[in-house]
Amino acid sequence: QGTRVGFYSKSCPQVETTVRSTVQSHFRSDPTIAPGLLRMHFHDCFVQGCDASVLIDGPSTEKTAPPNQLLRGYDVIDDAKTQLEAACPGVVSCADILALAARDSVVLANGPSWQVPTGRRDGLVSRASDTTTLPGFTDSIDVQKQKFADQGLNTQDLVTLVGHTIGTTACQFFRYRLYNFTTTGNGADPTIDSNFLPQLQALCPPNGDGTRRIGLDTGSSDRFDGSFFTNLRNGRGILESDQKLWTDPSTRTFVQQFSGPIRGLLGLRFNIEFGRSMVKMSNIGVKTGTEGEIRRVCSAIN
Ligand code: HEM
Ligand SMILES: [Ca+2]
Ligand SMILES: [Ca+2]
Repeated sequence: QGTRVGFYSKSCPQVETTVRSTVQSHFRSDPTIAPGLLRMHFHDCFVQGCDASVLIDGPSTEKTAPPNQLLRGYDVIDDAKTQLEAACPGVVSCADILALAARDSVVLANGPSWQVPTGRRDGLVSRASDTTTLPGFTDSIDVQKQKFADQGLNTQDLVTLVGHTIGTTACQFFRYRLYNFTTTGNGADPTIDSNFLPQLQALCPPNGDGTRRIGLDTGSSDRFDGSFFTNLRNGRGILESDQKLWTDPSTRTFVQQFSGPIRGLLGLRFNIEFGRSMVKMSNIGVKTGTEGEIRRVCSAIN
């Protein structure tokens, strides 16, 4: 029962190097696949466990649900799977490829590395209606904490994982904070730093393109570091759900610890905690042994 580091050491020893080199080569032509793959792994794990259910094609599968519509990196997983099927047919699960690819993505963005236990099997169900377990960007801290607790993750895991510090968001997910958040004053969310607000308004004009993308970690969205927490302290969170991590006392203590004055020391701690929380997340609801299957193609149940 459970996953373990080196699950494929006899049955497919090249699995980690194959996944790593595949992620690397895609990253060289498009660095945005790093945040893409990290987010995809999170969206997989929170729905039916880490079982590659998010990869299934079809009319009302998870990937068709609104929270999953902007996911990217499917081609990277398919590419790695094709190579692994040639080398070790029927052995490596798509769920494990995704978990390894998420780790390799963080490393490519200058983040920490950690050992990924493997041995997940691929799930047999993928329903759009199951994606309600995913947190939403307007969720209160209580709801965010509850959705993480439902997956066995605590408040520290929440703050640590949301602090992933890489990637971008489309204007459509936060523009309402800039113009019509409150009915009084200038209509903007009062938790946004007043010097920052005009910059955001310039990037996302009221009737501009809602698909335009801006960094979630202002000034450092392509680099894994602790700057997201400093941004939150300064009222520079982009998503409403992110900024609330600073507003709410129960999550603020963790933000404070990760952005404290002893930079080097606490930076190191964030890197370690991030790997720990990722391993916890990667083990949510895993299917092992004879459960599920090893898919032949990651986008379809056998
Ligand atoms: C309360 C919890 C969370 C909420 C509400 C949330 C919401 C969002 C939203 C709305 C976006 C923008 C999507 C887009 O425009 O394409 C986003 C991006 C992202 N999220 Fe989350 N997220 C949460 C937690 C997490 C966690 C735990 C992880 C992984 C550890 C994660 C990883 C990412 C990444 C890497 C991106 C950037 C994607 C890209 O650049 O393509 N998120 N998130
Ligand atoms: Ca899943
Ligand atoms: Ca960053």
